[in-house]
Amino acid sequence: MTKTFKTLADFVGTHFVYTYDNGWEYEWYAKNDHTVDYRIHGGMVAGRWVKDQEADIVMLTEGVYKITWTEPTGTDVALDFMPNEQKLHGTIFFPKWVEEHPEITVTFQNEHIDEMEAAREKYETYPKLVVPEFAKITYMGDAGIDNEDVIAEAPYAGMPADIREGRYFDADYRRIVR
Ligand SMILES: C=Cc1ccc(O)cc1
Repeated sequence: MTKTFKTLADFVGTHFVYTYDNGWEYEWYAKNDHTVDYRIHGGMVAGRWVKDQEADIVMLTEGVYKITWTEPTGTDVALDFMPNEQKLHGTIFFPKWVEEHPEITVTFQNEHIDEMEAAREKYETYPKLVVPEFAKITYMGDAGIDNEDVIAEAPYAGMPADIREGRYFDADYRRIVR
């Protein structure tokens, strides 16, 4: 993708893959102006994937976007995208229980909301683990609004490479199912 991001509309509908400087690899989709989907390929909670997370999505200044949300796990997230510079800054605020039992969250969360809410009551919240990191964007795609094909299956080894190298989506941004 070679476009220059100027407006909020330029950003909404964009699909990203990026790697944080700590090595964690994430995939994230601005599904519409208040909803995000994502998949985690590397790091403390690799294997986790989420659809239809409500989020606040704003443009701070031309081409710079801030996204914030709080999850059923109690994890809070703030992302600042600078797509024209192929980078972002993300801060993840993990409750203590996610740091101690990350495996509970490594699933398709949408089918396990009750378990996330039960775990956040059962285990400790504090002290939180704060992870602030810059990331390099390794892929950007114009997926359009409300494209359910973008984040539609669990992550697998090699998926980010398949996406980057054009093997995962067809010309209409539909998933190529093998
Ligand atoms: C915890 C979710 C999450 C999603 C995307 C991202 O870049 C950081 C955290």
